[in-house]
Order: sequence, then C-alpha cells, then structure tokens
Amino acid sequence: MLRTTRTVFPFSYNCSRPLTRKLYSTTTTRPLKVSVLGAAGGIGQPLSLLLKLNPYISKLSLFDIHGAAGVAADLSHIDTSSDVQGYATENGGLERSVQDANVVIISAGVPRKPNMTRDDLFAINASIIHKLGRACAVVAPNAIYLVITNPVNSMVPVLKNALAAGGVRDSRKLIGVTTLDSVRASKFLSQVKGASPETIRVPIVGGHSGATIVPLLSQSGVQLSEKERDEIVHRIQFGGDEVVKAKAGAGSATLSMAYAGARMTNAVLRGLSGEVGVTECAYVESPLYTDQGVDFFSSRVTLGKEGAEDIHPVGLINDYETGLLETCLQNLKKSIKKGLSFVP
Ligand SMILES: NC(=O)C1=CN([C@@H]2O[C@H](COP(=O)(O)OP(=O)(O)OC[C@H]3O[C@@H](n4cnc5c(N)ncnc54)[C@H](O)[C@@H]3O)[C@@H](O)[C@H]2O)C=CC1
Ligand SMILES: O=C([O-])CC(=O)C(=O)O
Repeated sequence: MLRTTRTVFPFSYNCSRPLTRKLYSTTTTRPLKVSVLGAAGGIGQPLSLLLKLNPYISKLSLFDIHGAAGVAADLSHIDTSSDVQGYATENGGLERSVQDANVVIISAGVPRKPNMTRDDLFAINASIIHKLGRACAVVAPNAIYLVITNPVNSMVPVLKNALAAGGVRDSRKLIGVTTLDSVRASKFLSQVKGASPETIRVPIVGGHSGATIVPLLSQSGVQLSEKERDEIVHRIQFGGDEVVKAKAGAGSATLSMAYAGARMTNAVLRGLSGEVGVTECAYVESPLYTDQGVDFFSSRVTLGKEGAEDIHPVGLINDYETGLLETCLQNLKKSIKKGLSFVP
C-alpha cells in the first residue's frame, strides 16, 4: 500500500507526551472512513472541516437531515487527499453514509438554550440517538462510535442499548466525548497560572455535566490556593453554561467542541492505525465503579485497534477530590439509569 507522510493538522495530542504540541505528522498506512452524523450543525460543520485536514482519513462521510450535501460540496474543494460525500435521509442516505465506516461521530441532536440543563435535552436527543443507533448497527457493526450529543452521561447508555438491539455489543467501541472538559481545564488553569496551556494537563474523570465533571487538579502538578482551586473547579464544571449564556439563545459551544471532537477523533484514529500508548479521558462502559451501580465512567483510556482497550483507574486523589467523586457518582448513577431505561 502507498505510504504517504503529511504535516497538515494543527495539533498532535498524546497523553504519553503531554508537553508537546507540534504540527501534526503521520505516516498513513490504512485508508480510514469517518462518518459524521449531524454534520451540517453548529458542531458538525467545523468538526468536518478539521477532519478534512486529518491525514488519517481517506473518506469523510457527512450525514444530516438538512444540508449535508452543501457542506460536503464545500469541503470537497479543499486540497487534502480525502474524499468527502454528503448524504440526506432519502434513498437510505443514513445507511449509505455509515456503511463500512471505521469511526462514526454523532453530534446530531438539539443543543441547550439559556436556563436549560443538559438533561432537559434527554427526550428529544434520546429518540434521535436511538434511531441512529438502530440503523448504524446493521451497516456499521464494527465502527467505533463517538457520542457528542448531550446529555452525554445518558446518551451513551441509550446508544449502547440501540446498538445491542442490533446485535452490536463491543463496549470498547462505544465512547462518550468529554474532551472539551480537558481542553477547558488546560486553558483555564493556564490563565490562572500565567502558563502555556500546552504545558498543562488535567485528568477529568466522571461524566460530562456539572457536578459529574471531576477535575483531578492534584494530578496536574500545578499548585493552587483553596480559593483558586474552588474557582477553577467551578469554571471547568460549568464552562458550558458560560458559552450558552454568551450565545444568548443561539446554542451552546460549537467551535471549541469541534476542536475537542477533532482531537478525540485523531486519538482514536491513531489507535486504530496501530500507534501504541495513545490515551485520552473518555466516557466508556467501565468496571471502575460498578460496585456503586455506575456502569459508565470517564477516566483515562488507552486507544488501540479495537477502540478503548484499557481503562485506567483514577489514581491517587486527595480528600477534596474524593468528595467531588462521591457527588459525581450519585448523579451519574441516575443519568445512566435514565439512559438505559429509555424506551423509544
Ligand atoms: N459532548 C460535548 O462536550 C458537547 C456536546 N454538545 C451537544 O452536541 C449536540 C449538537 O450541538 P450543535 O451542533 O450545536 O447543534 P445544532 O442544532 O447546531 O446541530 C445539530 C444538527 O443535528 C441535525 N440532526 C437533528 N436530528 C438529526 C438526525 N436524526 N439525524 C441526523 N442529523 C440530525 C440537525 O439538522 C443539525 O444540523 C447537542 O446535543 C449539544 O448539546 C455541545 C457541545 C459540547
Ligand atoms: O453546555 C452545553 O450544553 C454544551 C456542552 O456540553 C459544553 O459546552 O460543555
């Protein structure tokens, strides 16, 4: 197979090399197809743009109930190697868009408006995720699924059941995207400390909503006063609300989410391509807290050819973080139960 080396992507992210950020460089050996569902949306469009720049991807497939053909036509003029194709609902467009996909990214659904919680999106988004999952299970049983749609804490369990109903049961291939919390943590901490965000890594465990977002600042190597710590934890937990408020009814984070989604997708593609030691924090079916009735949990995972291959424990945490984790687990348990109990 032809081997090509390109340097086009704006970031390289590797938890095993946390202090490096450089132009993306890879040797591609395997053509990979990535499908984006919800591709014409606020996240879908900039995410698809970033994916068009990713040299791991040979086929970029865009599906939306409105407007994917236009987005695909636009992106297809960009002079990178990948082919872009847009699909609408008609003529089995969804099924054709995900057929043989290696990775399916789902950002289809409704975003928050001010004074809404992520959980307020549950009913409408669960129906969408379930429907997409049922269709995808038939034509893309081996894909890795990345769920962006909120509430992530419940949508991943919803998708698990939808895929399982179609006979697809590999938990390593079902991943909730919590990367935006990691991105925010690096940025917010860097602002407090006057450091470069590239040099700061904070493991974020738990889930992706308010008190379920547990930043392990004690593992960041950054010293903080109690006041600084409390403020930064609050800002990381409720960073999404800042954007929802600022957008004043026009939706929630899209551009920073596209960046975070592209980073997570890139990590998954590196793992799929055989790179060893690729890790990110992600929300997966996890054995870590099943004894407390919590079957899904975000922690550091190692990504490989089968998806989330190793799930790492939270590691050493202090009393303050133990308190945050207890609150997180209580909340997470309810969101997971709600997701698993969803009946379309
Ligand atoms: N995981 C995370 O960290 C984050 C998650 N989100 C979530 O991502 C989701 C999408 O947000 P935005 O892109 O801003 O919303 P948006 O409304 O701009 O875009 C959503 C897109 O989904 C499409 N869509 C709706 N039903 C569909 C279906 N059945 N099949 C295919 N496409 C369908 C719509 O046509 C639209 O283009 C929301 O639920 C939001 O809360 C947002 C930010 C961060
Ligand atoms: O806040 C929202 O609804 C969108 C989101 O998940 C985030 O920005 O973290």
